[in-house]
Amino acid sequence: KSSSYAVLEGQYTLHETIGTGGFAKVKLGTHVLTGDKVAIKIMDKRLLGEDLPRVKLEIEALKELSHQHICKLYQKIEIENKIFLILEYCPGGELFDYIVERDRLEEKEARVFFRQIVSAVAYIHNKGYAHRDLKPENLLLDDEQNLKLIDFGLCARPKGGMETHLETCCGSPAYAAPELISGQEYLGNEADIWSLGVLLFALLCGYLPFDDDNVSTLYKKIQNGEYECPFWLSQKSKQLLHRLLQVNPKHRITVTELLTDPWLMEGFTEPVLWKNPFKTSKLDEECLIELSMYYGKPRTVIVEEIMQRNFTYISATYSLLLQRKAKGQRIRLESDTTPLREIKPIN
Ligand SMILES: Cn1cc(Br)cc1C(=O)Nc1[nH]nc2c1CN(C(=O)N[C@H](CN1CCCC1)c1ccccc1)C21CC1
Repeated sequence: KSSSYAVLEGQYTLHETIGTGGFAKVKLGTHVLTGDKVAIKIMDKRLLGEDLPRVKLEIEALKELSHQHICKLYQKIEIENKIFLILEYCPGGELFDYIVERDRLEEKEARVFFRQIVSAVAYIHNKGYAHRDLKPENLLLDDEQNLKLIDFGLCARPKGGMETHLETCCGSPAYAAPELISGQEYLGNEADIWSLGVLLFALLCGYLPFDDDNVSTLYKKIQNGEYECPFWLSQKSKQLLHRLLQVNPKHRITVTELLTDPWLMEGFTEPVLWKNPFKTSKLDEECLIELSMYYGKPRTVIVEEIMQRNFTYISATYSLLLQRKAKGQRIRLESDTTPLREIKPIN
C-alpha cells in the first residue's frame, strides 16, 4: 500500500484521509518545499473500471478551468494503477455543514456565497462546460470564507458545444432538473441553473424545496415544480427562486440574466464578475526567479515547464508560491529543507 505512495516521496507528505467517495479518497497532504497544505485525491485505476473516462474528463476540465471559486488542480501524478490529483486544500469543509450548523443563512450572507457560486458557474458555462452536480456538498470553504467548487466528475462538455443535448441522467435527485429526471434530452447549462435554484433555496431556508423519502414522489414534486416558500423569504428572493425553478427550461433565467438579477444586485453596485481577473498570460517574475534559483535551471526552462500545462511538481510549486504571494506570505525556497511554513513571516 504505502509502496505505491512512494511516488510522492520528497514532494508531498501524506496525512489523514479527509474524504471518501466512490472509488476515490482524499487525503490531507503537505507540499514539502513550501510546507503548504494540499488535498490529494487518490484513485485506483483498477477499481474505477468504466468510470475511468469520467476521471479523465474531470482532469481535462480541471486543467482548463482556472477561477477563484473553483478548487485548483496543482499537479497530476499517474502511475501504473493509481492516479493522484494534487488539489487546493479547503480547511473550512463543506458548505452543507456550514448551513446545517446555522440552520439557515441570513440573506446578506447567502447573497455573498450565491454570487461566488454564480461567478463560478458563469465561468464554466462560458468555457463550454456544465457541472451537472451542483449541491452544497460540492462547495467547500477556504481559509478566507470563499467558496470553491469541486467534483467535476459528472461535468459535461458536449462535443457540439452547449447546444448539444445530453442524455445521461446523473447528479443528485433532489437537485436534478425536471427535464433531467424525466429522461428527456436536456442542456447541461439549463440543468445547472435549476440546481442553482435548489441551492439558493437550501442557503436561505436550510432545507430542500423538493424532498420526499419516496423517490417517485420526489420526482413528481420536481416535475410539478411545486415548492413552498417560508415566511422569512423576501419578495426579491422569492422572485429569483421563481425564475430559477422554472419547470420548462426555456422559461428558466439564463446565467447571463442572473449576473444582474435584482436580488443578487441588492447592496452591490457591480454585476457578478465571472472572468478570471488574475488570468494574465504573463507569469510572476519573483516566483519564476525563486524557482529557477532553487532548481538551478534557467528561467526560460521554468517558464516552458509551467506553460506546457503538464501539471508537474514545478508548476504546482509555482502555483503555491503565487498563492502565498497573493496572501503576503514569504516565497523564499531556501536550499535547505526547512519548508516555508515553519519559517514565520517577518512582519
Ligand atoms: C470535509 N473537510 C473538512 C475539512 Br476541515 C476539510 C475538508 C475537506 O474535505 N477539504 C478539502 N479540500 N480540498 C478538497 C477537500 C475535499 N475534496 C474533495 O474532492 N472531496 C470530494 C467530496 N465529494 C462530495 C460528495 C461526494 C464526495 C471527494 C470526492 C471523491 C472522493 C473523496 C472526496 C477536495 C479535493 C478537492
